Amino acid sequence: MTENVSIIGLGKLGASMVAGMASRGLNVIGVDINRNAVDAVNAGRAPVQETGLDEMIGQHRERIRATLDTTEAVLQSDISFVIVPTPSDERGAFTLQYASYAFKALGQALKKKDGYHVIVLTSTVLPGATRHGLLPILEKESGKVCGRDFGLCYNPEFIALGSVIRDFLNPDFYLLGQFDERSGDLLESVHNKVSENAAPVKRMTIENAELAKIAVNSYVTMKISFANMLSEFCENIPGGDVDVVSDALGMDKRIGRKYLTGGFGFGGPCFPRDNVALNFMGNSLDVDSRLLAENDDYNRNLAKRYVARLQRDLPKGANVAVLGLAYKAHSHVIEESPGILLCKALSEAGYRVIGHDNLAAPYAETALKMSSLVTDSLEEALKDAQVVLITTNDPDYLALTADQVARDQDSVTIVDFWRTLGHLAEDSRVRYLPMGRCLDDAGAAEKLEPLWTS
Ligand SMILES: NC(=O)C1=CN([C@@H]2O[C@H](COP(=O)(O)OP(=O)(O)OC[C@H]3O[C@@H](n4cnc5c(N)ncnc54)[C@H](O)[C@@H]3O)[C@@H](O)[C@H]2O)C=CC1
Ligand SMILES: O=C(O)[C@H]1O[C@H](OP(=O)(O)OP(=O)(O)OC[C@H]2O[C@@H](n3ccc(=O)[nH]c3=O)[C@H](O)[C@@H]2O)[C@H](O)[C@@H](O)[C@@H]1O
Repeated sequence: MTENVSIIGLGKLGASMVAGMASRGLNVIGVDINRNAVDAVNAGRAPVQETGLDEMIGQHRERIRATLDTTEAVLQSDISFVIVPTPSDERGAFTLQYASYAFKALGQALKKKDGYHVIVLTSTVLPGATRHGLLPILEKESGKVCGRDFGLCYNPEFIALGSVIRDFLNPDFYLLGQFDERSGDLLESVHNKVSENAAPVKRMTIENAELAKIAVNSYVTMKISFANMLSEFCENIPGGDVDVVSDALGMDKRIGRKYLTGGFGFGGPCFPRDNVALNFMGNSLDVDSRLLAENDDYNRNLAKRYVARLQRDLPKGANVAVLGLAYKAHSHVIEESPGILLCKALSEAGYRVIGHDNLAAPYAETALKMSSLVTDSLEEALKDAQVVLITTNDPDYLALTADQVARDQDSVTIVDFWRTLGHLAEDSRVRYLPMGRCLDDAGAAEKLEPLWTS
């Protein structure tokens, strides 16, 4: 057991791990190449925006410090977690560029250290990367041998942005890929101290853990796509309602209700790229990974499909407001955001588009360039909108009133991808279109008739 850990990379995940571990009584040294991040942590502030992070770092300041110097961190801790970016390369795989640089510094630090030390990779990588891409760097730079002089593990986290600290301290399980028993034992002892919910530990080889991490994300996105497909089915059967159907499916213990809500597709910095990377690996190894490719293609095509369906209902050239440009509520992240794809697809289809987001507006403005207007004022977004599409469950959108959306207009169409604004349907000025529900029972019944023989 150790009391002293170091965290290499003080970004969205690493900074929350610093705070979470310190909150459970460990002494934590953070390392980053970015001086601003190091200075922020040393000043008791969060280097990135995340729920509760600022307060937690401030609260546990006496057990937290940060440095630019990896060697200092290695000498003063027994175990180092590496959480640097592993961006997608042009093929869809993950580049080890940042991780290699971090491992080089760690190798040089290990050379100067007499005692045993464990290096843990937390960043997402493809199977084989830790042992064959990064370990050789450690051994070359340190002149030492893994398993004898130092240990190595792969230990990814399953955290969602916005709830990183809670998820980190209360995981469903702890995925631990180990080079050998000794490395795994030290890492498991850290987990036992940090976990608030005594989460079970699954220990395995490094390669199985690398695959398991990315497979969890791919599998969960398949559930999401399945729910989105059910949404479309429900729009075509009399009385169809995807939430009713998902609730029923969720009762089956083999399936479960989580991540089975038909909405508007999955986005963000992780889910989409993990499918692409695993499919890239499948193609390279001649594994039939079409499921992953289809899932990715289906998800990316959702915005265009919705626009094609809406064109039947909405006047061409109409003023359209898209509410929600980040990939989910409470986030400023627009990477692979369905809302951004929707703005692009709508303006390509000839609509005049204004996008709104409280947090993501500045980033969305750059991404959308001149194709759509972007604002962080809800009032401005709604001012001339004849059609309003709601892509995220932002609390401001859930609280929208008919007076806000209709104002001086005779009629406004609300397209609600998450079916949360049913109260607006009661106002005569509002035409409410909840996606995932049938809007024309008689028409749907007629279309079903050719499906059976009597
Ligand atoms: N953010 C998330 O929700 C999750 C992220 N991950 C994975 O964790 C990894 C990191 O993700 P984020 O924290 O979101 O990235 P991020 O971009 O927010 O932060 C990375 C940090 O690493 C620092 N850094 C880069 N090279 C460094 C080096 N050589 N030495 C020290 N610091 C260095 C950067 O300056 C930055 O502060 C990625 O592989 C990601 O896929 C996995 C699960 C969840
Ligand atoms: O590997 C990662 O980095 C992380 O990726 C996701 O976390 P995150 O992308 O932050 O966000 P989620 O809250 O899981 O949402 C992802 C997307 O799925 C969509 N979603 C979610 C649930 C659902 O039922 N339907 C649905 O469309 C959301 O709208 C959003 O676009 C996973 O949830 C984490 O477990 C994982 O660690």
